Amino acid sequence: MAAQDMSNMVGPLAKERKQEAGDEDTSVQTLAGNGMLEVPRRFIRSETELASFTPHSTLSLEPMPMIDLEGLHDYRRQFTMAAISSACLHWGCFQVVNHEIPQSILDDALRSAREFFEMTAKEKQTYKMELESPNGSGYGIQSLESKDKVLDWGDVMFHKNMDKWPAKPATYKSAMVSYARETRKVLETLLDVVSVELRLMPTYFRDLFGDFEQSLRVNYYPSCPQPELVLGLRSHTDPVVFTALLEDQTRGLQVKNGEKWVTVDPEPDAVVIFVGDQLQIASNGRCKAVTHRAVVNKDTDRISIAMGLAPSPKVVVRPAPELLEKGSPARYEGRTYGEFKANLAHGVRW
Ligand SMILES: O=C(O)CCC(=O)C(=O)O
Ligand SMILES: [Fe+2]
Repeated sequence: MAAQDMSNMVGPLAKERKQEAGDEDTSVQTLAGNGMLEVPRRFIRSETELASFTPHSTLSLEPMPMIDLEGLHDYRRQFTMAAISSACLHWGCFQVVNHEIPQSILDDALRSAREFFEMTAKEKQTYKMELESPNGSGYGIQSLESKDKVLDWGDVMFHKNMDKWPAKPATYKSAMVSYARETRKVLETLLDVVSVELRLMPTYFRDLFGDFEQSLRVNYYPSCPQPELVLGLRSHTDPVVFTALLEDQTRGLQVKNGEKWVTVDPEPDAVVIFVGDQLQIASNGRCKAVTHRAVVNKDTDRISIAMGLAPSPKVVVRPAPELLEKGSPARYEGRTYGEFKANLAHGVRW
């Protein structure tokens, strides 16, 4: 499936979709809470997609790389740097542990997210997305703007540019801001590692992308009576440079490795890292933006929090000239991040 801009699920189409989804205040959480036995047709994926569903019992034998970042500070430095760059080149994703983010910050972010989604539907609707302003922050159904007209089985609280904070739960804003600050440090470190490993100046990518913008997507996937027919979040790549994803202990994230979908096993103290489209462009395709999706299950809900690190919208992102050679010409045109996002809204990625 073509890449979708996951931060752009609200807009003109959304109004129409929302009417189809039910009354004005519907969320998937509310729908799921009504105790239905069969999911409404508008959530059911196409035959082709259903065929690609991997039951959890047939996991790929090859797990996604797990990288111990403590290795950057001791005799394992070269090895750890090579492992990070190899994961970016071959998988486009990996998990990190010993990332120096205090466990309390991760726990607080997940707890605040859960407390937010546990509030009444009416309270949450106070923060609902403005359907008239595309790309807007706020609370809503994941996929109202989806072009294929199939809805995802999930709700989202989206903070574009770290804005639109709910007043309740009281801890929510400070927990999310701390999570975003800490994950940003990790992603900047990783970016410097990738620069060095590609034989660029150590701060090459950081300098290229300019003042980063951060966004936060707090995802909530209710349990589902027919998980084999729906997706919590459709298959996509993230449009940003890097994403840091924190998940609770419920399986649901799947990443594409070659032609195989691999289910990621959540680790209590790990953070998942995704290479996004901008790093793929700037590295001239050496780093791979990973295609990923979320599946849901019958018994438990699931929460994840994605922090996206993006270039500022006016920055032109193009393949690093140092990576171009006779045999490897530029594979992508230079575009501002703003233009990239605008194209993506029309289904054009490169
Ligand atoms: O919930 C997940 O596992 C994936 C979330 C994600 O891909 C996103 O928010 O962009
Ligand atoms: Fe994503």
